[in-house]
Amino acid sequence: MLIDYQKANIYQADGTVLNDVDFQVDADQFVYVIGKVGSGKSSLLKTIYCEVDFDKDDAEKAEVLGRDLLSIKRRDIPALRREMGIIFQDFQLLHDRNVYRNLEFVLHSTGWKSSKEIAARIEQVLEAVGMQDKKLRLPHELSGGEQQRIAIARALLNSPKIIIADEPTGNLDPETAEKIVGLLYEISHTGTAVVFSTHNHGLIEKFPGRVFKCEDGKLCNVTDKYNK
Ligand SMILES: Nc1ncnc2c1ncn2[C@@H]1O[C@H](COP(=O)(O)OP(=O)(O)OP(=O)(O)O)[C@@H](O)[C@H]1O
Repeated sequence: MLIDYQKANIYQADGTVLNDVDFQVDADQFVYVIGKVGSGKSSLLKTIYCEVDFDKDDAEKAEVLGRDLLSIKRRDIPALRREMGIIFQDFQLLHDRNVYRNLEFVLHSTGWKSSKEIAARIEQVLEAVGMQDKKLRLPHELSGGEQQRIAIARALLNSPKIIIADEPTGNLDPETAEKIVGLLYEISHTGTAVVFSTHNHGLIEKFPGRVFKCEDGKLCNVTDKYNK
């Protein structure tokens, strides 16, 4: 199991956001997290990469990729994050450098040394998202959908076991959004789990997966309601 939360309470500064969270994710799964604005979707996703905390005393279990998040040391968090890919709504590419340099930057900062291996890996991930011919473009020379493809390529660089995507289609038109989700869906079939928050419930019918809903301080598995 890649993620295993049992009776975990998730906190933000103002108090508990989600109580008694049971949340399990296995390899290959495509997992939606839905819910109203402010219901706790981002908070849940951020716990996976240790940006938001649990109440450590009252959680039964909170494990991600074999690490116990209730006792993980701050110094061990970067290594955990290197095993995940994280995608944001606003893409978060570095605007002062081209696509190739954006990807190279991540590989350098995660310990890759050989420029030949770096070039080959960049080629592979750009091919996976259909953007091989955009290497020399600056982010502002790309459309929103293309920028998000590059952000997905960036997330794939270190062959993550999980991709976490917080409203990755929030800034995209519906057609582009569907293409981006289709791409994430394909990736989930290659063994990488995808955990993905969205307000667009129409996607669920098109790309069936497991569905969790944040509501009234709880996380409910509502998969049966959506996959009929
Ligand atoms: N950094 C923070 N400090 C304090 N409270 C926060 C912080 N981030 C979020 N919250 C609060 O936690 C609650 C859940 O917010 P969260 O961002 O997880 O919701 P969400 O479901 O992702 O919303 P949205 O659909 O708008 O992205 C909200 O009440 C919010 O105000």
